[in-house]
Amino acid sequence: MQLQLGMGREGWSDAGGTVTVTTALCCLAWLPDWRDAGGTAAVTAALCCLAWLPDLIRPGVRSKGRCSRAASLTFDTSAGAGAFAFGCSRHGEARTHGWGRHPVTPDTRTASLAGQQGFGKDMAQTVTSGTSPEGPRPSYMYKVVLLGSMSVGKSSLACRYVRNDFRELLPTVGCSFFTQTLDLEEATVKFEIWDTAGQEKYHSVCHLYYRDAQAALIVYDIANKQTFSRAKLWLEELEKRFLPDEIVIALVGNKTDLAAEREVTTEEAEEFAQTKGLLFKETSAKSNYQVTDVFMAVVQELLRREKENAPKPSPHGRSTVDLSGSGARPRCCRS
Ligand SMILES: Nc1nc2c(ncn2[C@@H]2O[C@H](COP(=O)(O)OP(=O)(O)OP(=O)(O)O)[C@@H](O)[C@H]2O)c(=O)[nH]1
Repeated sequence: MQLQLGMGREGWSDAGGTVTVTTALCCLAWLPDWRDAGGTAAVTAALCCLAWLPDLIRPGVRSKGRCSRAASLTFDTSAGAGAFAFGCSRHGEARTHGWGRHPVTPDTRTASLAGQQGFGKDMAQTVTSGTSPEGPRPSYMYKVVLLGSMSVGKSSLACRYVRNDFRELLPTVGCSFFTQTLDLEEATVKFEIWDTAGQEKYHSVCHLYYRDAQAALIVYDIANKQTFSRAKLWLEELEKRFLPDEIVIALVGNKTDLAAEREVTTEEAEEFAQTKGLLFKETSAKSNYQVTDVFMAVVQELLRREKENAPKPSPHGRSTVDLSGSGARPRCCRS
């Protein structure tokens, strides 16, 4: 028996911070499913409940911005294990409060309950690849979301990138959350990686996870043509939700180690990526092929855009401020 609970919540706070109205979406799902948990088949019964809750929050919030939060909890009674994930993004800052996915073992329950207090600390890792002799470097934080069909290897890519690990994982429930800090020559970059669930039943809540993202990896399985078609649909969805150039998108063909079963050629995927202006890489989370390269390509593109959008110093040595507002890039607020 597996109990699944997912919750997403979002809202707007006003500039003064005196009145904040939040709408909340609660989704309780106890979904029918067959699952092999720890070697024994488990039946999952299901109940789905959706409710919008009006909510007034913290008068102390004093900046203008959008809040969004998402949590998911799963407990597998047959395996005596559970997992807890909580992602919080406020005023553009996402924080780790939990970790949403563990192999189903008797130890998992302890790990996921402990995670409610101290999670995130062990997930954050720092990669040092150089220092700048010119003093402090700028720091950037980017939200990166992983999208794609179920079982294409999204979580495996995140796990390989953040922990350099590859192991059998349970299907993601709602969303998992990783962080990775890159200490680069030109900047310090913190990635907040939101790994979404690929199962169709979670599609309707996916926008809660990818909103306000600065980058997206759309992942497909090179040995499964259907997942490539689904990747194209993901792109269409992002194109509807984000303004052009608002988000860096990479198309990622995973499982290159399954070359003998390949159904999507490199050429057709590359051509598609080119016509759509996407970054493109083929990877294998299993054999650790080009996984870091994907994230590096994304960060390089983000930093390139950062430079491009930086205010230019005037010829008289003073920086200019665009008061017309034409330079401002409106944030997308379609939901
Ligand atoms: N051969 C091979 N298998 C992989 C690779 N990456 C992931 N897998 C396997 O593919 C299956 C699904 O991997 P996940 O990482 O859970 O896929 P996901 O896209 O996160 O799946 P959902 O959570 O359902 O959305 C697992 O059995 C993985 O071991 C890879 O590069 N090569």
